[in-house]
Amino acid sequence: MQGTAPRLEIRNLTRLFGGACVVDDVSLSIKSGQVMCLLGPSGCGKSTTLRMIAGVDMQDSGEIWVDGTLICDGAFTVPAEQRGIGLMFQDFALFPHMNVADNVAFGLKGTRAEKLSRVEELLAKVGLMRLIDAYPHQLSGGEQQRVALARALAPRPKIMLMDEPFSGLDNRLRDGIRDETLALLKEEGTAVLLVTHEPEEAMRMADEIALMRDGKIVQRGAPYNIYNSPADLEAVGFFSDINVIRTICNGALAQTPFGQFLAPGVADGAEVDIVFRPQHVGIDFDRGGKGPLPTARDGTAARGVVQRSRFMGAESLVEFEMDDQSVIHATVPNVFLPKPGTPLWLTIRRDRCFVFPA
Ligand SMILES: Nc1ncnc2c1ncn2[C@@H]1O[C@H](COP(=O)(O)OP(=O)(O)OP(=O)(O)O)[C@@H](O)[C@H]1O
Repeated sequence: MQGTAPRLEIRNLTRLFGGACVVDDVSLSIKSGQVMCLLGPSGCGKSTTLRMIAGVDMQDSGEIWVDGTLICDGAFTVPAEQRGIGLMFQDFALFPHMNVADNVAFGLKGTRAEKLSRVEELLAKVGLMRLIDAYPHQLSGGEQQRVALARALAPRPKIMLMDEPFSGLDNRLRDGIRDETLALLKEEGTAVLLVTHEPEEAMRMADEIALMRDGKIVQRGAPYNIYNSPADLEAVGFFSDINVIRTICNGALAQTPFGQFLAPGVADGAEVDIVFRPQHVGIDFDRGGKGPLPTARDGTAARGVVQRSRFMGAESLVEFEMDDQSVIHATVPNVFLPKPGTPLWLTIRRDRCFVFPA
């Protein structure tokens, strides 16, 4: 069994608080060297899941396995400190009275020389050898984060649990530290379960994303698949601004100002949502009250009148009121700021539209 078993596996983990099911039958498995992101809105049960795996909370039912060995089934449990699991939490502060070397060496066993060798190896990897004698209050937020990472990795944990580890850092610093952290975790071959409520962080870090909502895993997959084949409307909306056209289905076809969409299996008279992202809206000029001819890729064009346009940096966001009074958002690369009241024609990338029963 060992060798082929996932490094970390949780089976049907369930946790109730005051009768409410906060973690509801969650199963996941992570291989060594793999980064799994548990992604979901605040309060969906991510941290509770992590705390049970860490051994600081106990599930009501379900099992936790490491390398094919059961470590907790709700009755039997291996204590937290014997699980071989490293922790890195946002508020997992360094010990203020210890210097960097002692902080990193904290969980290490062995001789003084062995400990120092491991401390130096990790500080070199996170680029902080020059601060080996410094105290936490002398370090920037990013440096403290790197020391915390080195400390968590020092005892060579098989598994690393990270709960919003970068949320205390400012944006510019965060990208660099995320990339360095990822490189180091891969190099060490650690299986990682990282909790975040930020889709960009999950997309950037994860080999696989597990999307969590109301205590349940609603979808699992590579970032590309989750983004491009979302399970439902909320899954699309979690990753970006979206446009939704609600319409009635007839003969498994949904009629919209942009032409017909297939809605297989949807009963006549039932409502469906056609969902698409603003970056998949094309804009064309008005030619005496007419737009571009329909194409297979973009379907039929529909007329909209510019309500507002805003420059966002890398792109411009244009809001349109359509002839049926609905509002459509489009993003365009660079600068495109048409005046309010300008009639334009919109198309949508049909291969980038999702059709969900309403
Ligand atoms: N010890 C506890 N007692 C009672 N309720 C709890 C306890 N711990 C968590 N909860 C509740 O369980 C739910 C899930 O909390 P959890 O911290 O796991 O969510 P989360 O997805 O990590 O959210 P966030 O991103 O805000 O930390 C919340 O409604 C929370 O109030």
